[in-house]
Amino acid sequence: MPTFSSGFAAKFPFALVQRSNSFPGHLTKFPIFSDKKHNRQNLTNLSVCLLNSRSNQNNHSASTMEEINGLEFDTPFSSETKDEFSKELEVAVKAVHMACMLCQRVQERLVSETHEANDQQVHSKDDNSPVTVADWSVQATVSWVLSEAFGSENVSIVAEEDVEVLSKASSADLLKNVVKKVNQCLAKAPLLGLEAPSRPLDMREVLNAISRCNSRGGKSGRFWVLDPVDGTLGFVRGDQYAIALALIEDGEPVIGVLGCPNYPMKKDWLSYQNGYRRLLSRLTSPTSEAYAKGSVIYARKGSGKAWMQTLLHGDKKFVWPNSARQIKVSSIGNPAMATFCEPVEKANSSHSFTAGLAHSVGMRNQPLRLYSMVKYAAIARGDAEVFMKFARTGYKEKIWDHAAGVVIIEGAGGVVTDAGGQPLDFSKGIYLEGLDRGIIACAGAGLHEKILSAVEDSWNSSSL
Ligand SMILES: Nc1ncnc2c1ncn2[C@@H]1O[C@H](COP(=O)(O)O)[C@@H](OP(=O)(O)O)[C@H]1O
Ligand SMILES: [Mg+2]
Repeated sequence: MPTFSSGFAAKFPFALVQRSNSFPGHLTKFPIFSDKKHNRQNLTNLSVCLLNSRSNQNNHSASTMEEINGLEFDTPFSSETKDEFSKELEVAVKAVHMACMLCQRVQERLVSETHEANDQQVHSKDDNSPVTVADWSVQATVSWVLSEAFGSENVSIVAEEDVEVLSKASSADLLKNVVKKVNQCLAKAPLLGLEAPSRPLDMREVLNAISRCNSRGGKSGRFWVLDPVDGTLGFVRGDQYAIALALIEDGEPVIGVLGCPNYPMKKDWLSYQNGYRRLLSRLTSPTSEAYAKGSVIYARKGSGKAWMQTLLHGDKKFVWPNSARQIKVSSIGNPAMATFCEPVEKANSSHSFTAGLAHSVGMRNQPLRLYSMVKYAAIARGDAEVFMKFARTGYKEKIWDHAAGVVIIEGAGGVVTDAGGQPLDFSKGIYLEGLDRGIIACAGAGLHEKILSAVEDSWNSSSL
């Protein structure tokens, strides 16, 4: 049986890069920027309090650490291996698992680096969002794994990153770093039951793997959708982020996999998210059980189920379907008991509009603000009941920011639509064309209807 050796815990050299000078990346050793522009209350701590106070209300998690460590959960697909997309799901989960481990190493180094060192490592894209070596490395790794498993001629991928910056002569060191990360990660493929490359990939092969992800999507055929590091801002701040991979067939997402390296199996463990986690990472080996954190969540359309499994650490084996447990959305339907989640950044979704909606339907709890598609995971796992995103007028949502999450929430029993009540349309290319105002995901139909009607009542008087 393949096992995880402590070799994987060997340090990945730190690897974030400067793409331009426009990103105001004053990274601290803590998740929230301390500069004026980013000064805010520590929302993650707020999230932790909320989660802790809710942990007895609706806890679908395993009750003890032993339960997690013993991995005595269901093996969800053992009787379903002949189902459609079973191989796709297996490969996708394994690829995301590898990507999570790659990202964890990069983030660990990032949060332990000095301000100055970090300033050199984070770059800004044209839209001012940050990018790191992890984005390209994950894209190359996932692209390579999918191509090996299904044949590159059969694999079409829509993904967030391209090779423009990496291909520049001035990016030679960056590219070297990406190649190194990719090879370190792929060398561990056998631990997941996948084949490693017969020799390390060279620069050209890594660039090819990244640039192969040039599909523009569309309404027919099959394509994968990858966000290599969703919530890059959360990632560089040492906070939540996700690796999101979905398979779309004829315009419909059929598989969704979310790697959430900082989203633990047990809600209570999230309290270790910030200070304790950093402390723990210095005091214990990353292979230690005490350090185990993070999860991979997945679903297959039509199965009516969604699953969550812990990220592998130490010598744990990954033998598909490994031990996963089924997750379900919250059963709370009373708005007074419900919690909504939304982006941390108010630039990405109007906090004032969602606060008004929440108030008008009778939701009284503080919002749970999380970076990335971890919000979809939070709904699917029952940590919150509602997710709302209302971007500024003119912003076009991209399919890779939602596809995996939709399959997972629906599998867990929830509902996801635009603010007009229509399903999200993944068949129109890289954008969610025709999206009506915003995105609303709910644990149950009752809450969903209430929020849709609150949007109707308040939209015209909003400034959106
Ligand atoms: N002005 C904007 N409005 C809405 N969403 C935006 C945005 N700018 C970026 N985003 C998207 O929001 C994602 C982060 O989600 P969240 O705000 O929920 O953490 C980003 O993903 P990336 O980090 O992968 O670029 C990006 O796609
Ligand atoms: Mg994204």
